[in-house]
Amino acid sequence: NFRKQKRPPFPPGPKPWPIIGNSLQLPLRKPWLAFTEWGKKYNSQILYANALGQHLVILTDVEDAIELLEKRSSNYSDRLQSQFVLRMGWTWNTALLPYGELWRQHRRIAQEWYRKQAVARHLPLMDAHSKNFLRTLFATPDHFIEHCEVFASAFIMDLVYGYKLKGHADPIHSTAQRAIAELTQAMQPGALALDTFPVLFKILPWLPGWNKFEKWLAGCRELTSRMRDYPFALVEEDIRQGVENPSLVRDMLEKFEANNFGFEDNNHNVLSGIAATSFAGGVETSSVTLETFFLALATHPEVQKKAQAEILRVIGDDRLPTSEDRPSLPYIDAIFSETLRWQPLFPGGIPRTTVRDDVYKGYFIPRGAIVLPNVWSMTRNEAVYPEPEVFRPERYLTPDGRLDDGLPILSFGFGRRACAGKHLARESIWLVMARLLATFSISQARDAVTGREITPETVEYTTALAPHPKPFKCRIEPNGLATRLFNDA
Ligand code: HEM
Repeated sequence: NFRKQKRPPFPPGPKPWPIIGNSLQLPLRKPWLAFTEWGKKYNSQILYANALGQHLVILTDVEDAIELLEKRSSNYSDRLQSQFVLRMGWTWNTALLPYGELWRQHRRIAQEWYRKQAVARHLPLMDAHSKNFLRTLFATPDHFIEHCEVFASAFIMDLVYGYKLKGHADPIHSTAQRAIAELTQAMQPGALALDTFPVLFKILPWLPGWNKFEKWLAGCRELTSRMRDYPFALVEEDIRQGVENPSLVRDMLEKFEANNFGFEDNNHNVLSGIAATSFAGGVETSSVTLETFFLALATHPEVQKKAQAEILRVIGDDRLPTSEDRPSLPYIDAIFSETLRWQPLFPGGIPRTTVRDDVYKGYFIPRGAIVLPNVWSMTRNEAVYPEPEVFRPERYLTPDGRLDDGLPILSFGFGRRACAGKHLARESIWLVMARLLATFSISQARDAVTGREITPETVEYTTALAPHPKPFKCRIEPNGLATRLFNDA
């Protein structure tokens, strides 16, 4: 027990103030940028800060993230239980559950649905939804951001619940979008300050304005429970009515019926939880990846040309690429990886907490510490990714043009709690990317306000946990194949 002996030092970091520690030095906006600077300033890959007694350990190098979050994952797979987020109703989100039996039950279903071998079963739906995406893009190219959102949402809703989304205004889509927007706001460091002082939840109710806050929390709870329960109830209703409508939830309900799956009376909660987490975790992530892809294509014509030449060489110009073509189109896979590196989805990582005290590289990492894999610094490591701000898919190819599987996709996280949907995400987004490249050409447009051409520097990303690009324009022109396929649609 390190606490009883003289313990090793904490990792380097800014000098703490008495009592408040580093609270005032912790960056509130885009903390991943400041932590990257701290790494240089304190000349250390592992950093430490303390906010009113809450230990914070920041990992800026991929080797340390793999060593701790993967190899020592029994100690580094827990999540902070934020009172604030729980009071918003997010009690069922797989990604936020404590590391324990309930999480294991969720993960077991996720594995059954989304492990690599299972994803092949979902190819027909990917095929249909990616074609729908192209069709809507052909009809209204200026609304490409909305089409990315609707594609991601419609595909997952169909797969998980057999629900046919009715466009952007569909209440299921908008309810979920609102619930998720509130969550990503709430997971900002400033808002989480409430968790640093749990006592505030006892004091604040005495203050004016608290009622308003309580009302807002109740509204969030209403949104999150509607998001989880409404589509689930539709599946149950279909089964009752004898309506044939295949989906992952229905499939699992039938399995429960046949052999109770070992979760006893908890079955339904686990199932509705992982089903709604698929939506909460899969929609915004997939659509933001596609939006960034549009930005990358519009501002890197040489990448687009090379990708289109690959498609032309391998499959010609008279049909759409399919998932079977994926092994012969490695450059498109490299574009997928580079998109997630260039603008990582969770640049500051999703915080973990430790279960026990640990010592690593001579530093003390206490029990209950928040551990942040600072993906931004890892993707900016010039030794691995020279000129890291440049969008260059070739980083992910071997010199003879094959996909280099030695480079991990850091945006999916690490170890046992890494993204459970990563194979599904990769396969479905790859298909949209390949098909978009086969049917449209994307180029720079002028900003409506400034009149200047859009560049990566002028498109700002929001500061949320999962930043997304602020609306931008690009020129989207169909080619002959798109016109043949969609002209009469
Ligand atoms: C580009 C798309 C996606 C990205 C970048 C992404 C990223 C992430 C990250 C960073 C985590 C936390 C990992 C960690 O703590 O180490 C996570 C967790 C998770 N993701 Fe994804 N995700 C994506 C798409 C999806 C999709 C499509 C699904 C399901 C349909 C999904 C389901 C989940 C689930 C269930 C978890 C919780 C895992 C757990 O706590 O055990 N994700 N994702």
